[in-house]
Amino acid sequence: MKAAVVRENNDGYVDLIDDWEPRSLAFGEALVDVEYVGICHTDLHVAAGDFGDPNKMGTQNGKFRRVIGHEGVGRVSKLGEGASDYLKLGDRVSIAWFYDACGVCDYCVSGNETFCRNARNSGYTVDGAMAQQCVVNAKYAVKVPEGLDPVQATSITCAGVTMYKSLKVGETKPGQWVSVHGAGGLGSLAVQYAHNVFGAHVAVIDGNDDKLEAARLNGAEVLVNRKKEDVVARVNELTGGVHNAQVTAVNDAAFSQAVNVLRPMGKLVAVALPQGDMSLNIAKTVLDGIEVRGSLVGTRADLKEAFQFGAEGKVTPIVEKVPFSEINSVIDEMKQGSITGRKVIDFTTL
Ligand SMILES: NC(=O)c1ccc[n+]([C@@H]2O[C@H](COP(=O)([O-])OP(=O)(O)OC[C@H]3O[C@@H](n4cnc5c(N)ncnc54)[C@H](O)[C@@H]3O)[C@@H](O)[C@H]2O)c1
Ligand SMILES: [Zn+2]
Ligand SMILES: [Zn+2]
Repeated sequence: MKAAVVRENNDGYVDLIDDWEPRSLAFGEALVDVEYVGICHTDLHVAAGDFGDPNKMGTQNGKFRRVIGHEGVGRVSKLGEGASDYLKLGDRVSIAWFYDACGVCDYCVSGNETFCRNARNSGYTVDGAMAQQCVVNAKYAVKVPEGLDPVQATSITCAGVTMYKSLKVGETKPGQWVSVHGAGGLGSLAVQYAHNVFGAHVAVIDGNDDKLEAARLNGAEVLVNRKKEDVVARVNELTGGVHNAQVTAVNDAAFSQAVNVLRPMGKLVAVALPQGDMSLNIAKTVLDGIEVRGSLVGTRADLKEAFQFGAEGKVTPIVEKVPFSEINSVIDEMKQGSITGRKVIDFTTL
């Protein structure tokens, strides 16, 4: 079977192999025939070893190699013992970064399961979706609703649910201003959820005019090209200061800018995962009562809600299908920041 695995030297790219075999099903697990998988910037961090070497976090057939991918969608093709209580053959499910968790700790029982200390992550601590077949935990694989295009559903599986959740973390209210720093896969969906679901006004910052134009078509009212304009001055001038700033740019400087576009009592919601430290103006943070919060993907309930807005047509991810053989060139395009929306690997044509 074909699969994309992290290279032994963690050089940020993947090896495309064709001798992949998924592990056998344990109690409560199901096998999924993968249809489509988006590439998220987190896959690039994983392949580059930014969070540690993923190949050292498990073995497959005695070889160290980790399948990437956590924006996956496919159909259940086999049920392990105990899995039929939750899934049936043919169900279309998602394979998300939040793979499963212990189910009984304080975080799991209080609606904060993504912070479970025993949570596992697809394409990082367990094999992910970027393969013709993948194994899921039936209790944790959220179903894709009828009426939602499966290619678009891949983007909601990570980018969409992450921004839907982080807008909740930012306590976004109708009529408020939200700034979105970085209009890539996550940022483009932040615009849609903020505008179409939360009823907020949106300011978008990116260095690419095509992405800003796509954001405008999706309802953003303030567009700032960070390469041509003074981000802090422009956003403050045009919004009067935002209520919450969503940072999706893989760039330390975007975090410093974000704090300076907040109005008093504003919230900076950190979503992107660059490798540096966050540098915030201390006086601004203190004198304006600024809050800084991190936000990590979403729970199963968040994903179900995020999918439903997609099924209702309130959120329509910008997606383009590409063949499996193109994965490393998509990684290059993402490094250059040149993709508007997401490129999605098509496993249905293999
Ligand atoms: N917190 C979470 O749960 C979570 C979930 C998914 C992804 N992530 C992380 O979020 C980040 C973004 O992921 P993505 O898939 O959207 O990436 P992406 O590559 O699709 O988009 C990043 C965007 O940021 C823009 N950008 C770069 N520097 C900028 C700057 N200084 N100011 C404004 N824009 C700038 C780029 O042009 C690009 O459009 C990654 O670090 C990823 O790992 C976090
Ligand atoms: Zn992701
Ligand atoms: Zn737990």
